[in-house]
Amino acid sequence: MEKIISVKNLRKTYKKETAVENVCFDLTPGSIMGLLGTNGAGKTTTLKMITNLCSKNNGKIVIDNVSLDENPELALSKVGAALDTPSFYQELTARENIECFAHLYENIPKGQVMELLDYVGLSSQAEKKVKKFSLGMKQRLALARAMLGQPKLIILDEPANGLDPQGQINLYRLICDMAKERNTTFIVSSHQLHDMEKFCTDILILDKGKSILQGKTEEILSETTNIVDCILEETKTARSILFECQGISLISENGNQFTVRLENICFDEFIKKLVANHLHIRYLSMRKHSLQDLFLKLTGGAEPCIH
Ligand SMILES: Nc1ncnc2c1ncn2[C@@H]1O[C@H](COP(=O)(O)OP(=O)(O)OP(=O)(O)O)[C@@H](O)[C@H]1O
Repeated sequence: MEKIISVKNLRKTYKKETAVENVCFDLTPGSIMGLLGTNGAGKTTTLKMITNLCSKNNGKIVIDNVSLDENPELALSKVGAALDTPSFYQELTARENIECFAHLYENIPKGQVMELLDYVGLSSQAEKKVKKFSLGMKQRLALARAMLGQPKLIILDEPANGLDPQGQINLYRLICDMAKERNTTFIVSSHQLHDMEKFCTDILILDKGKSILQGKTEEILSETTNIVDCILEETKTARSILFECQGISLISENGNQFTVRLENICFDEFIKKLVANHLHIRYLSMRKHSLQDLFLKLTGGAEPCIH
């Protein structure tokens, strides 16, 4: 199958600290990979190595069949990126900004700048100075800039940072549309697990520089593990029963709200156990595990999880 990017055994060390170790992944055209991990997990360092903004100590990166080591110019001509907080010439308009960057490329057709602004929903703001733009508008403009030259791979480091919930959804919808309509491949780092679960075709979770989970989102989430969200009275008793019961593992708790994973018992048996222990059930709901449940389990975090 055609690969847009192939990464093998990527490693980066800063003096004594290993920031990224043995990271490997392949992506096919039109896929969107969510790069996840706690603060300091190695996401930005990975993205910087792929865009040649930082050197690597080991590993191989091939972009659209071109080795980044052997022909960096050609390999990077296939990549668009927005890695930092978007920065633009404040006194220039959105159109002028994108035109400036377009000069860095060969053969950008004249109409492409307006077409890109239109695509990211900024055509009506094209003649507005960037200093008057909101953060959400700048994020969209950064996406338009990353799309210049129609790259096959676009890399975005926390693109939804600072956006309101509606702005975040709109941005991710735009990325999904682009992946579907233009077959563009994306690598997007983020802490927004609910959004990543909805929009990404692939997931890679890093922890202390190492990959701890990766694969197709659908496959990762289709495991049959059953998660139960419940609100129980008699919090102390409930807690000790949930802790002690075989086949049940407590994922998170917040007062009398608990989220548990049923390992070896079915839902009916779980309810029977609660009733047999005279626990008063105020709320009970079973679901498959979410990306957030998995993330917290794998990275050792804990957070209230009642939905
Ligand atoms: N220039 C640098 N010099 C030394 N150490 C660095 C440098 N850049 C990153 N690191 C270290 O490498 C590790 C990975 O950092 P990185 O920025 O890649 O993490 P991240 O997953 O992007 O984190 P965040 O979610 O906070 O953005 C961290 O321990 C960080 O302190």
